[in-house]
Amino acid sequence: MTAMNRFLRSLTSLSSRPFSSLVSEAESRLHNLSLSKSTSRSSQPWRRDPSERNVQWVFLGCPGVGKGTYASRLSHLLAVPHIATGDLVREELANSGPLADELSSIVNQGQLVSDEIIFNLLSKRLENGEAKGESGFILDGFPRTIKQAEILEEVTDIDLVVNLKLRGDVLLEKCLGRRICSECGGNFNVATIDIKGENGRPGICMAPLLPPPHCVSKLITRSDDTEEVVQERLRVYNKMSQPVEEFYRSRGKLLEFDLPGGIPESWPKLLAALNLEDHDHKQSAAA
Ligand SMILES: Nc1ncnc2c1ncn2[C@@H]1O[C@H](COP(=O)(O)OP(=O)(O)O)[C@@H](O)[C@H]1O
Repeated sequence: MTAMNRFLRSLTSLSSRPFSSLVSEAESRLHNLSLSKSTSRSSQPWRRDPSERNVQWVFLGCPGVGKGTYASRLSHLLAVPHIATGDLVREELANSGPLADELSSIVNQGQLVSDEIIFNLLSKRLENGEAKGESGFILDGFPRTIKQAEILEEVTDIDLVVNLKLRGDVLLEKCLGRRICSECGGNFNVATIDIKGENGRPGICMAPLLPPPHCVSKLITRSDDTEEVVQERLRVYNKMSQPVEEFYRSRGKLLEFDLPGGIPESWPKLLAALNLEDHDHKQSAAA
């Protein structure tokens, strides 16, 4: 078990104590860790040199910006798992039971799930991945609070944080246009964005990402993608998650990327910003 997972696991398996006490446990551990100055690399032998391991990246960005789409493409390119905490929450929602009921009411009000539940889900996901030999990751939707970011910083080295940005009026439309195939799980978007430039502000065009014919009759919409809930998620993002951008900016890890348009326009530019154009060419040549 990696040190990162060991730490997350230990936060979530402390006997049968209630969830609320686990947060204070995490906080006091963080406090002790910083007091004991155990954050230096020499006292943390598990922190491997980035050149000897797979990438450990984080994707940040408002709901609807396309984090999942770009994180998933990059994870294929770099052969590391794409771990989206929103997907972990939705998998849990698909089960029945008290946890699913609790999650459903939080998610459908556009609020954040508690840090403890998220650590628990993430820790299980990392453990399963490790058993399959996974290493490295692209995290999407985590960390979303300063506390989550602090804990992540304590347990592992994040090499890079990509902050995807898109103008606010487009975000809402992109969320409302999202569709998922209930059979294959594919993600699509039926929104057509065509905003003309005005008063010196550039316009933006984004073609819809339409499903193949065999998925059309199976499309569903996420229950939290209604206008009211999306507006609340955007508000919660600005309040709780925007400070996470500053957390990484101040550590010199944040790469800001303004999406210029849809995937055909944005993908090559994102690869260029990440110095990965060669990687993409090599993979296309090998395909
Ligand atoms: N790191 C996290 N911390 C707390 N809640 C989370 C986290 N990740 C996901 N969630 C919950 O799952 C929901 C869906 O997440 P996600 O698919 O990432 O949505 P979004 O489109 O808002 O980025 C969030 O609104 C939130 O309730």
